[in-house]
Amino acid sequence: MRQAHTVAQVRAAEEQAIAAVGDEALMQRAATGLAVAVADELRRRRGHTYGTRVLLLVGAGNNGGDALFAGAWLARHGVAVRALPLAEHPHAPGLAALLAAGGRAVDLPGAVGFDADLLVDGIVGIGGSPGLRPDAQQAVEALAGVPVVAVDLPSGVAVDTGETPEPHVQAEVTVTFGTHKVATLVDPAAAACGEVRLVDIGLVLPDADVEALEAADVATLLPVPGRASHKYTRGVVGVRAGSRAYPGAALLCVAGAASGMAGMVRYVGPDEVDSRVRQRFPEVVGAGRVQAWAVGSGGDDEAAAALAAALGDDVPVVVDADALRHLHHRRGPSGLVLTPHAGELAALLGEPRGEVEGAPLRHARDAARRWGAVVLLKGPRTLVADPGGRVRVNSTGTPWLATAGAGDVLTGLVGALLASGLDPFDAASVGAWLHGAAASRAGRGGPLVASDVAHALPEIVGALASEV
Ligand SMILES: NC(=O)C1=CN([C@@H]2O[C@H](COP(=O)(O)OP(=O)(O)OC[C@H]3O[C@@H](n4cnc5c(N)ncnc54)[C@H](OP(=O)(O)O)[C@@H]3O)[C@@H](O)[C@H]2O)[C@@H](O)CC1
Ligand SMILES: [K+]
Repeated sequence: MRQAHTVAQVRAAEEQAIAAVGDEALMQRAATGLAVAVADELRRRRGHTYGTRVLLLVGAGNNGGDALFAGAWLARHGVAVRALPLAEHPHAPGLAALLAAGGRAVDLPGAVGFDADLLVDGIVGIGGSPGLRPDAQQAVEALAGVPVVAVDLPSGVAVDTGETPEPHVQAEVTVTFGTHKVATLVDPAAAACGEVRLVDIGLVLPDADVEALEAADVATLLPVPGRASHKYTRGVVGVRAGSRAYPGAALLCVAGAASGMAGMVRYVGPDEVDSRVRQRFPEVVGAGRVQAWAVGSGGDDEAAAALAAALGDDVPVVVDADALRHLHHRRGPSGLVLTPHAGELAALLGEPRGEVEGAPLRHARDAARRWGAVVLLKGPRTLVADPGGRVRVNSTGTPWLATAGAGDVLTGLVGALLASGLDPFDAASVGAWLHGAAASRAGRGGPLVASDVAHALPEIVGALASEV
């Protein structure tokens, strides 16, 4: 599990670690990890490190200190290193180390004229407030186009929310220390990090509210049938999706539901859609008892009735698309999963779409609290929030997954996982993980359509199940 801690949690852990090993040792661990990552990036871009050129942007605090000590390490390994101080008193021991190793301080014209291969952003880290001060902003603009390795975080992002309300650095690589921060996992700040590398500096941390499942976590949560299982103990999922106008949504939602995670799939919908579903999926049966419902994908005007019928049964329900508009009342926190994209969540909350896209974590949590539901907010990094404030960020997927009908497959899959007995938070986050992984497998780096995702699901599940 990858966990993202808050600044307060990191500060508390830092105090403990400093009491044990001293602050110098801690900074040296961070700086050495940073230097190795910068050297890797130089090798990746230039094929070697010797004789390459690195420019450090150095702010007032320890983030600048990390950059300076890493610069000293690089200078000792044959890299030409210059530092552009953006504060009156940059970290004194770090600056002394850089100068002793052969690095030099420069002003902005000197920095631009240095023609660096890489910038190291040591302007601010977890001590920073969002935005860049004018001199930092001016430097970042003057050096635009030079690839950036960010120290701990890209400077200027909001660390604990992942929001980017002000100008900030855009990095190719972010080397973060001790643990992930919310900003390294959650968009839009995560998109400013580029590739994130975590350097272990020996912090002991509590459980975090924001986390990301990894393959091993998903394998552990996966509902795998035992020798005594039969179709009813594995769970029956009901699908009330699609409509006369959108019959394809029924097929895709059923394809997600029939990916093998539940023991049986029932479909309930308009006759002509029902016959198409049965033709395509002979294993699907009609109305009857279910352990979970998947409702709303392509539901059109029929979504309100489908939702009311599903909510009438005392089982968990995953609510998508057209059905979201008809959610008028709260249900208990245990039974409901909502799967909006940013536009649908904006409509639900009565806010502009841009607000949701700029602060997805806050809005997903707000909606989860308001509806007493698990909210799966679809996006480049899908978020799953529960009413208590816990959040899982999805790490799988491909930009090609932004394709018509992909959400319908996800709704069916989450329904099947609910029916199999996973709680709503696990069902939604495991569903999002499997869906993204299946899309990557199906597309193999290229385009895909929604039904490809459904077809790839059993292969992904099989690979995970054989690992446990
Ligand atoms: N925690 C750990 O375990 C470890 C932490 N380590 C490292 O320490 C970093 C935290 O260091 P930190 O506390 O010194 O704060 P930091 O981020 O350097 O910046 C604060 C200074 O920046 C300024 N400033 C504020 N906002 C600004 C803005 N928008 N734009 C420009 N400037 C701004 C503000 O200055 P002032 O207001 O005083 O002028 C303030 O003094 C952490 O991210 C990691 O890299 C590792 O070495 C070892 C283990
Ligand atoms: K930084």
